Amino acid sequence: MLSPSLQKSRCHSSTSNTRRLRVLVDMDGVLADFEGGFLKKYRIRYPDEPFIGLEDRRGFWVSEQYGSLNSGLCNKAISIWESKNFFLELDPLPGAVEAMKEMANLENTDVFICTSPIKRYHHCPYEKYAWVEKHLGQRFLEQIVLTRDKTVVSADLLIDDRPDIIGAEPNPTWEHILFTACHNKHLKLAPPSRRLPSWNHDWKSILDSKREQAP
Ligand SMILES: Cc1cn([C@H]2C[C@H](OP(=O)(O)O)[C@@H](CO)O2)c(=O)[nH]c1=O
Ligand SMILES: [Mg+2]
Ligand SMILES: [Mg+2]
Repeated sequence: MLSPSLQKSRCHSSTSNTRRLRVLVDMDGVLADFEGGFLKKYRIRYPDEPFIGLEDRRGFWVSEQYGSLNSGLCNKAISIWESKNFFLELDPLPGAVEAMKEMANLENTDVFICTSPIKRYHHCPYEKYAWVEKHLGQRFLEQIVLTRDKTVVSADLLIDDRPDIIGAEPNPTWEHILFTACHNKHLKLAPPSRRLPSWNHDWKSILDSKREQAP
């Protein structure tokens, strides 16, 4: 016979280890290579203009850094991701497709792709759906959340490359895990903020540690 206190701790640990987890995974900069795709198409379209190598990228907004080189480059940068097929033709980031399939197959784990469309909507929303179908399969179309405000979506974790995620909800339910990208790798995070450096790092231990926390 277990003492009541042991029974209690056993019971507690088994429920906390199997706690259902909802994970939001961002798309651009986490699953799809926005920065690499941008630079490739920008250099083809504007071969005589200056460009910023990925190692020199700073700040989340590509157009802001290009605009700081010379003001005409802001609109030239924007013209790239507003073009047809920009979002559809982005390459998956290394390990992203495998990690998503594996995460979705974990027990007690619900995975959603949480992504913001650009406001010029002519191509982007359609192409994001088409990208997911192409790389992750039709079943993943059920898991897409398109929103310009991720703070109103409830989950345990949000894996996202944007450092500042704000919106209408001042206290989002999720913990933001900063996914490392060329534009954010130099930022020092204030504890207890956490990073996922790439999909080849141990993303499962982040899920496990969250599952062990009280909801
Ligand atoms: C303009 C711009 C958009 N994006 C991405 C972020 C959003 O996608 P996501 O939420 O999937 O990361 C989308 C619309 O802003 O394009 C960048 O990553 N960098 C940029 O400079
Ligand atoms: Mg992103
Ligand atoms: Mg599952």
